[in-house]
Amino acid sequence: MIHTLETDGVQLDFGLHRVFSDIYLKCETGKITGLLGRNGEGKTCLMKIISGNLNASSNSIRFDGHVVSNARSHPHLLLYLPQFNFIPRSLRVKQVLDDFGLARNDFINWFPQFELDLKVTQLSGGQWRMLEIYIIAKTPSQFAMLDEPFTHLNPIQIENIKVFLTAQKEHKGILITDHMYKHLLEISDTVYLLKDGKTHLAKSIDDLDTLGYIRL
Ligand SMILES: Nc1ncnc2c1ncn2[C@@H]1O[C@H](COP(=O)(O)OP(=O)(O)OP(=O)(O)O)[C@@H](O)[C@H]1O
Repeated sequence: MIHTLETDGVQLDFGLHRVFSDIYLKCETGKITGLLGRNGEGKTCLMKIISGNLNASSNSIRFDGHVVSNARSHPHLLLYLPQFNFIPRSLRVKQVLDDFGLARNDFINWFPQFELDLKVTQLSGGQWRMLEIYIIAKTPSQFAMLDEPFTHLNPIQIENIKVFLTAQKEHKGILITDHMYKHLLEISDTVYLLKDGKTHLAKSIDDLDTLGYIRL
């Protein structure tokens, strides 16, 4: 069965600044949905609204057609990788995996360079991020939302994460925002561009040029 996550009718204002006016976004299990936009267009705010971490004056977030306003209280529906690190630094990698009920050997199969006995505080910024991406993508939920997963990762690890995420979409729907648009385009089945408070479906790299996101 294919599950859907749909968002529309989102209105968000900070004082006189209207961030969103016309949003429509649909994610499906089995697919990666990319969300692009220039700095300040509202990618993080939209993810926070979908997860229930930010209140909008109006919005409709629907899972399989049912309105869910506080998805963060329903981890079986949605898990969210925020921009900031969320794993406690004092734990060892193996403890973190155990706490989330994830198999250590599967993690090592994907990322053999990790030492399970290291504490999170001993990881590099990129390794810390990879561990968090793994947790959010592997923990069972219908959807995973990733805010800038490629930040801090070197080119080879970005390629590894792309292969990893593409494999995980077999089990869930994934919504990703990142400024590395070429990587995002490569793995996304559908891409939306946020511009001037609206979402625009971008079907090709030419659309991103036409919409003024890139210059070809
Ligand atoms: N707490 C807040 N108070 C006032 N304005 C805010 C607040 N949070 C976000 N904004 C504004 O909302 C807009 C969208 O911010 P958001 O962080 O979602 O953008 P973004 O697209 O994720 O940007 P970036 O690509 O730089 O991370 C920006 O103009 C930002 O200044």
